[in-house]
Amino acid sequence: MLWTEKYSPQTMKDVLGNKKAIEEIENWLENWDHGEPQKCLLLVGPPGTGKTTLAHLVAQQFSDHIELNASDKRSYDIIMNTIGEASASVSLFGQGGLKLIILDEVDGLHGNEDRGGIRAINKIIKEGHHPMIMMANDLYSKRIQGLKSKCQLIKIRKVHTNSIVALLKKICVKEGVDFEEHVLRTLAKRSRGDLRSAINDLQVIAQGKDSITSDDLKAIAEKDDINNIFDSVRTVLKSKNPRRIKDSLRLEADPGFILEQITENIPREYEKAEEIEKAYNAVAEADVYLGRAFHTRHYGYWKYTYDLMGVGVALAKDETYKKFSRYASSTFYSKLSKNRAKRDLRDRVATKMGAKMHTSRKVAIEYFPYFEIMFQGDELAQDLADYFDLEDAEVKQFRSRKIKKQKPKKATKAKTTSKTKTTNPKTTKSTKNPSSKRPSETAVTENDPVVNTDSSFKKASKTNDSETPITPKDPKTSTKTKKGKISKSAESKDKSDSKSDSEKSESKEKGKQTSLFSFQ
Ligand SMILES: Nc1ncnc2c1ncn2[C@@H]1O[C@H](COP(=O)(O)OP(=O)(O)OP(=O)(O)O)[C@@H](O)[C@H]1O
Repeated sequence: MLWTEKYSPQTMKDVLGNKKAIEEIENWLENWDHGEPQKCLLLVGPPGTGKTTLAHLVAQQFSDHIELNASDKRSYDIIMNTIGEASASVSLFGQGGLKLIILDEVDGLHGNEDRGGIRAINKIIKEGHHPMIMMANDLYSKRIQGLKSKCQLIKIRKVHTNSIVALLKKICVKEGVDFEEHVLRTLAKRSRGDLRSAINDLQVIAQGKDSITSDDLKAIAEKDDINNIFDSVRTVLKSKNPRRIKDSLRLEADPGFILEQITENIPREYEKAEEIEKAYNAVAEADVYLGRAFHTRHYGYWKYTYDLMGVGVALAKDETYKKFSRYASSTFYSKLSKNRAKRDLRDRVATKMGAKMHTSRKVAIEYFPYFEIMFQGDELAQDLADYFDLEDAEVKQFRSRKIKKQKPKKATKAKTTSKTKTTNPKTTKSTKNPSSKRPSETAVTENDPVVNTDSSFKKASKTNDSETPITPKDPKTSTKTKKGKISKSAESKDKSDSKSDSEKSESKEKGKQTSLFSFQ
């Protein structure tokens, strides 16, 4: 149950603040009681200050009452019927049988929407035969300017922080919740005179707990910049007053973020499937305009976004729900931050692979599903990881299991490194780890995962191996690569490799490219 209802004042004396206003209302009631028809009461004040509460307390003094919302079109039919009914049945409205009409949110009234309804209200106001209380938030709203002169205007003011703290204390004691006074004071101050908001906040942090501390406040404080958003979301989902909803959506926050918060909380508030469907349709349309604004940079489209996600969602419900709903922050954003690590890994891996494959990161990502399959076998996975220079953590992009360490391949080593091992350790190294060079520069081995291992390729790989050492005959190359120093081992290797040179030229003659990655 909502604590605002559970702890709602039971008598006029329980109502906090606004003593003068309460006195005026009591006089009005007394006059009706004495059979003197009174002007319609118009209670105007900020949200959560007790207007509806006062109207309900007044209603207890009448034999019956009906409560309607001015922004609800059906309300006017009901008023018309009630008045018609009243003229037919005097007993309902006769002395001792007065039926009070409570009309909420009259600043949300639409002049042209239902002329019959407006006529009915005017009739009640003019004749003054029927007790009626109207409520509005905005004293300066154009919509109530005409009503102000015809009604008895009563201003309801914000409730003082001390009074709010006192009420919060009382609630904590009744709920058996231990509290630190400053926590309640902070809640009261945050509410800015809105008792409903203060009680709701207390319920959020205290319900089901033995005590509340500053830590609980921290949770609220952390959300401070989105607190206003939650208030707005609450207004959208709880109210049907277009003007109030539009006002509440005047926020600093990004409209996309507000839309996410509203979307997340629709099913937490609305209960009927049709209402949820209608609300999501409004959200979908709002999203279309959001996208349009983004793509065209014509931010005028935002006004449609705001109207659809605000008024559109609000009017999707048949009636407002009088229940406590615990709203939550959109999971979209928390998921987004949770996935950040995943996205970073994906991008890192794609960058490395793209560089090797001479593709953009985006294209590399498109190949990921194929690599996922290729990474299943340990041997190929190891080769791919070496080739693309992927660390263990990066291999996780493609497989959850670690790659089992491979036993060194004796046969391959014998074939490819026996000659070079003693003469040029650099070449040997590059044979073991091809990933340290671009495919064109690398001594390709049978282990190279991307290269097919047909016999022509094996030949090419041998040729490549022997060609890696720098020949002294080519001073340009040797100077460039070895910075002027040609090592003894390189020299001896060069001699022994004079045979390789002839093999190389032979290979060149045979064909320019012997496999996918063996460029000459
Ligand atoms: N002056 C008050 N004294 C005690 N409790 C109050 C007072 N004002 C508000 N409350 C608490 O807040 C709840 C909501 O108040 P209420 O609906 O009367 O506000 P309101 O002014 O009609 O707001 P709105 O303009 O948004 O309709 C009440 O049920 C009650 O628990």
